Amino acid sequence: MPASAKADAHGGGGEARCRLYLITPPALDPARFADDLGRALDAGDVAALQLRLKDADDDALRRAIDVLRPVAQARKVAFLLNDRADLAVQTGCDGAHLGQTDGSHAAARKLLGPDRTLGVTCHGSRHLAMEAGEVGADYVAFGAFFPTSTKAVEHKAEVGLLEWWSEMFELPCVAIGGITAENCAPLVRAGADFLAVVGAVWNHPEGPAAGVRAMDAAIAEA
Ligand SMILES: Cc1ncc(COP(=O)(O)OP(=O)(O)O)c(N)n1
Ligand SMILES: Cc1nc(C(=O)O)sc1CCOP(=O)(O)O
Ligand SMILES: [Mg+2]
Repeated sequence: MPASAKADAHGGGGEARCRLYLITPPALDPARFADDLGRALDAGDVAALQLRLKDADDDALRRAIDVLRPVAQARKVAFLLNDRADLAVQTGCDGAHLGQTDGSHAAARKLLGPDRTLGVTCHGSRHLAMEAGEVGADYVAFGAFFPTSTKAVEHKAEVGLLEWWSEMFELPCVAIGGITAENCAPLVRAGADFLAVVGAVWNHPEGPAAGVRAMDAAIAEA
């Protein structure tokens, strides 16, 4: 998350305010998706958008970034790229999200420099999260909190991890995995700075804009 989003997450120094972190659907046609994305981002407060296209080659990723990055950045939504710090730098993304098998986090930190965001998947592990903090990650991501049909997950995370992390560390934490407007309240109350979602927005029965509104309302009411 860029510094502005991180500051916003903490209300500029007061009570922490959890925010929505949107991840793209697993496959998309950039030109068609751009309109849906714009409408979703205009529907409420979204701190960040992660482009996550696991099956796309570099050319397809570059095309998607060229089309979608301006849609997010024009709305002051941080545009993060999944898995690829190198491509994030080359294409003007605001940062990258790396997992535990996506290369060296320290090398990515160096490549991204101080101004771009580095996010790191830490599953349900205190140890991985502290390691990520030590190499200079801007946020740690814990999950999966709930069953998800978006991805086959091997790791689970418990709500208590969010409580422990947010009591011990200033570094923002993201919660991910099967999160919906209906089940997110305990995560918000436990101290998650961001809730990362795919299905809750893109598969919402009334459309993505309604999905963003529902998530924002649930976060506010938690
Ligand atoms: C915010 C956020 N948290 C976790 C992940 C998962 O990353 P990773 O473990 O590398 O798995 P893939 O997304 O690459 O399948 C994420 N993307 N975003
Ligand atoms: C990309 C991803 N990573 C996860 C993890 O646990 O690390 S869960 C997940 C999928 C999130 O999609 P949805 O909001 O539809 O469950
Ligand atoms: Mg990854």
